[in-house]
Amino acid sequence: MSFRVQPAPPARPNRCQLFGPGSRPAIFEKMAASAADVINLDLEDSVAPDDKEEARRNVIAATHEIDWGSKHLSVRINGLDTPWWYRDVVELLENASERLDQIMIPKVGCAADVYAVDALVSAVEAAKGRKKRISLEVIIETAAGITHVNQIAAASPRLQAMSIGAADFAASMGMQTTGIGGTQEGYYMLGPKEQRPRQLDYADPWHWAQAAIVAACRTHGLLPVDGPFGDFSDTEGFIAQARRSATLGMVGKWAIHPSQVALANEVFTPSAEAVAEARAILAAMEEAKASGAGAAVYKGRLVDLASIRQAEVIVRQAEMIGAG
Ligand SMILES: C[C@H](C(=O)SCCNC(=O)CCNC(=O)[C@H](O)C(C)(C)COP(=O)(O)OP(=O)(O)OC[C@H]1O[C@@H](n2cnc3c(N)ncnc32)[C@H](O)[C@@H]1OP(=O)(O)O)[C@@H](O)C(=O)O
Ligand SMILES: [Mg+2]
Repeated sequence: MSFRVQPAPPARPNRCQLFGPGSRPAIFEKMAASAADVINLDLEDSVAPDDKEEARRNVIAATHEIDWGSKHLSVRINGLDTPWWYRDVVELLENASERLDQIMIPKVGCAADVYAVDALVSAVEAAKGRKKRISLEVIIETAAGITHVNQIAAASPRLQAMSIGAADFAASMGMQTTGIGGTQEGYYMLGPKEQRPRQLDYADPWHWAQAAIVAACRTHGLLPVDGPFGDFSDTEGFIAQARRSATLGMVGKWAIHPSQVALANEVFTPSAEAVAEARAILAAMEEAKASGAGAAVYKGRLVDLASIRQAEVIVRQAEMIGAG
């Protein structure tokens, strides 16, 4: 292990981030009543240019008027390449209630993007004497963002989470698809010539970027989060994508429709069986250590000191969610 100990991420549940347009206040109460751990009120791409000012007013009002319970309340501001973002930050932090927890920055390309928002947030926060320190989340959804993912992850002490934005990421990378997340029809492997007609093994075009985000997040103590799955009629597809993300080390996934909240919560809440097995492995390792061994056999397979660290991930996640 490096001398530099891996920092723990924020100890808060982040299984599902439910998105809703700031220009659609009629659904805010439904968002608050949902089982999502995080709420993302959107001022960016789900809000038309003509509705930006009204959406900002709606969101500010929602921080005063709606009971968001214990959810982590986040607002996605507009990108730094737009004329809106600085007013989003200033008006939010000058007028939103102390219920606001977080600002989400889209299309982050480098550490300086985070620095700029952090500087503006810090100035308005101090000028208004806001008591609750606003956290930041970034979306990695451009070629520059994934290229600089590590410097972005280290860019601010306010940073708590990092998501992948599949649609903009695909556009920025020039990927030939209009699908938002999940399996892409053109991304498959063929079997050997003699085994054809074609044996389709679909590969995962998001894997490498997700793994890079998880590595940067774990190195700098952030929550790695999977982004949107656009086809909200495809339950199986959402679950498959979420399970791949959980296996890679992500802690949650966006919901762009209320029907996806329960799916994300289920996938990112360790099952009772997984928690029981993790606890049994920890117990087996306690016995092994008591007898002076560093390795042991559990159900016919090797467990050693690394298995303790793996099992602790499952138990910690379950206990934080109250499922352990
Ligand atoms: C692509 C990446 C992104 O930017 S994703 C984040 C931005 N996008 C959004 O925020 C979209 C959020 N979702 C919606 O706006 C809507 O769900 C919808 C337009 C997809 C569908 O709306 P609608 O047709 O009204 O859905 P239903 O009729 O099925 O609604 C049923 C029921 O649920 C209520 N509802 C709808 N949406 C939500 C919601 N988001 N939260 C809570 N409740 C919602 C609706 O009012 C109905 O309620 P009722 O049963 O009481 O009538 C990008 O960043 C990238 O990847 O790059
Ligand atoms: Mg986007």
